[in-house]
Amino acid sequence: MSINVKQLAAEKAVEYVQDGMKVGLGTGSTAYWAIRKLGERVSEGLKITAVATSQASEDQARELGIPLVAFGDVDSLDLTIDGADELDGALQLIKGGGGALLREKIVAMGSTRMIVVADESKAVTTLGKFPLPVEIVPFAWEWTVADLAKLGCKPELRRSAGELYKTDNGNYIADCRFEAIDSAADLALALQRIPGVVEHGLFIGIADMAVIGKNDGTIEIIEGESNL
Ligand SMILES: O=C[C@H](O)[C@H](O)[C@H](O)COP(=O)(O)O
Repeated sequence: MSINVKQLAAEKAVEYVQDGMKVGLGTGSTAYWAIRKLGERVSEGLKITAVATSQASEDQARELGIPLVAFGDVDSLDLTIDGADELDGALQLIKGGGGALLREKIVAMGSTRMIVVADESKAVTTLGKFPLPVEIVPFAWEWTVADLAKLGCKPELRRSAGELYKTDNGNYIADCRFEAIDSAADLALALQRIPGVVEHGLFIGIADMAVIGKNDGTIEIIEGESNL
């Protein structure tokens, strides 16, 4: 039987959740396992409250009986556990493969700590093989896509079942193929200067720790400077 490395990483990360914490729930097939494990711990008596980064994660949490709170009722979170599409050794991430990057960034930045959960295929030395998801407003999207192309990528509007994909916030996603991103920080600044860009999937200086599940059944933990 093959090991589920996503589950392995996600369940390890859930060990960092303690009684009384306010927790951010990530999105995607790895975060799914973390939410599932949290639900199990809640049913065994763990006392937490949570906010979710997508409708799908909110629905999953509700089904598992994880107490959800409105954003207006909490001013910050203790810990967010979320997946990534790519991560490097400096804990820089590409996120948004599932389209949830805006909500994920709001939640992660409102958390004291963020733990990234991933299988080893997501760990890279240079970010960029995975097309960078950029959330853009539908208004004048053609101009925004042209501005993105000027940054040296091949942007492609995401589609789902033939239709233009819309995020939970009603925006489009442009998947930007860079192949290699030399400076994630410079690129993030350039993206922020494009008016039609709502948010981009580069998470820099946000994650505090990565828990990476490996195919041999072991777990690698990368800690950021703030945790050393
Ligand atoms: O928008 C989606 C998120 O950023 C996900 O956390 C990311 O795409 C990783 O998803 P998965 O764990 O399914 O590979």
